[in-house]
Amino acid sequence: MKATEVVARLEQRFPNQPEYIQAVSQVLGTIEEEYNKHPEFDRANLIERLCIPDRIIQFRVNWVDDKGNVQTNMGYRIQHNNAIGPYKGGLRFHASVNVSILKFLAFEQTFKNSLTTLPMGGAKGGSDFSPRGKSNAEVMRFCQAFMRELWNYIGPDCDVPAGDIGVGGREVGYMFGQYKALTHQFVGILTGKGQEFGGSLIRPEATGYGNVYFLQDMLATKGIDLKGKKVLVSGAGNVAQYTMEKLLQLGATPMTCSDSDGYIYDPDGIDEKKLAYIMELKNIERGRIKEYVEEYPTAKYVAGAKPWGEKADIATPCATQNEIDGEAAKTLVANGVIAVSEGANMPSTPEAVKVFQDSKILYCPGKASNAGGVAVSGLEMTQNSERLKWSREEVDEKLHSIMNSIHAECVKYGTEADGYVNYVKGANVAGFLKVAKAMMAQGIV
Ligand SMILES: NC(=O)C1=CN([C@@H]2O[C@H](COP(=O)(O)OP(=O)(O)OC[C@H]3O[C@@H](n4cnc5c(N)ncnc54)[C@H](O)[C@@H]3O)[C@@H](O)[C@H]2O)C=CC1
Ligand SMILES: O=C(O)CCC(=O)C(=O)O
Repeated sequence: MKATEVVARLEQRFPNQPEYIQAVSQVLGTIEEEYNKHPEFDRANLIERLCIPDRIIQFRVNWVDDKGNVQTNMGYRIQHNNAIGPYKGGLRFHASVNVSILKFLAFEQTFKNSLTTLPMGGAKGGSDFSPRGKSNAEVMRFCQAFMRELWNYIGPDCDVPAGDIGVGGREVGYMFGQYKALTHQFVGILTGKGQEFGGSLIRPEATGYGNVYFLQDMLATKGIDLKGKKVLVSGAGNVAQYTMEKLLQLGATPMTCSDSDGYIYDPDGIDEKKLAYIMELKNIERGRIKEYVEEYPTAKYVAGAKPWGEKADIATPCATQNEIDGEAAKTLVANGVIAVSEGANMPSTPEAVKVFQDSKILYCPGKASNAGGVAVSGLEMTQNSERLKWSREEVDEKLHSIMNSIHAECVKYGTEADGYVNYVKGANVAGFLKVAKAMMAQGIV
């Protein structure tokens, strides 16, 4: 297998899907050597079967807004690969959603889920509907309409969606309610559910907490303590909030956070009280991050920019894909950043990744460092099947141990001759091998 040739063929078959091609070429470039040690993989054309999703479900969603107008949006579910378990992955509701973005996310999810050690295949879905600026009643009607189209393609042993950008506990609740109304079944068809109806403790916190556990493990390879470090965080949603919470618990200081309009920098650091304000602002009032500086005037708000030019020790992008480009990466390195841990999916462009790796700083791709969210989703599925609920401590301990094991796999497969850990290669090879072996064992299906 020659990675560049496979990517060129995919680009020709699937034109105008830049995010999908970006994700595939990043993975293939790093697994090529391992893949070619197994001639049986090539005989089974494993690479194309791994890169092209099993199926794409696409539908129109009709819903009625508060003014009585009928609105239409597009809905999708990409079932990428179920070699090691039922399809699993989030739903994204955002105006930018398209097939390319969901294909990249579903592809990445397959490797991520493999890394978690749990039996979950990869999927992703969503809609170009954006909850921002919509009333609760509109969000409910949209979620119900979305589930009316999706319900027949999912199930607890078939495909279990969850949240992602624009889909949190509120949206999951409305979709769960509609599934139940349509099927008369109370089953674990979604994760990230409310605590009262089958949700796992720690699922809301899991992606952010896992991101920081992974960061701690990376720093430990260099004997560095997280305590006392200043951290640039982007995003102000689920992943950013709980990344900040865990950073604070472990003695580090978040200095920034952002939304799609701009970022805030707080020279005194974002402490627990300020984080509680951000959570209230974003989760309850659904306001904009610029309001932070009205409450805390010593902070500054920078409109239309990202926080990567500010000085700190560590950066953790927790908003969206391609939010750190090559220039921003150079600035981070020049400013002395020692580690970058990705809370978001593919937030660094290929140029940025090269800058991080060439300067030999600690850098980990999201499929490893943000795997804690889907890992606890897997634990939620287990609890639903057992009809049990585990304690906070039990779930957190399992999450921590899964993140440790993902880190160990990255070190095992990613350590280079000079001792530098290439976490991109480590995560891709470890994730790939398990899926590949399962696909080989199951024949050409
Ligand atoms: N929620 C989860 O459990 C997981 C989420 N992720 C990834 O983490 C990232 C954030 O997701 P969540 O926190 O769940 O979503 P969210 O909807 O709770 O928050 C997203 C945040 O990113 C900001 N954002 C969105 N689009 C942006 C853009 N184009 N430019 C700048 N900022 C933008 C939003 O303003 C918001 O602050 C995404 O890349 C997602 O795929 C990864 C693993 C699990
Ligand atoms: O919890 C899940 O099933 C999915 C989380 C997710 O969307 C992700 O890991 O990117």
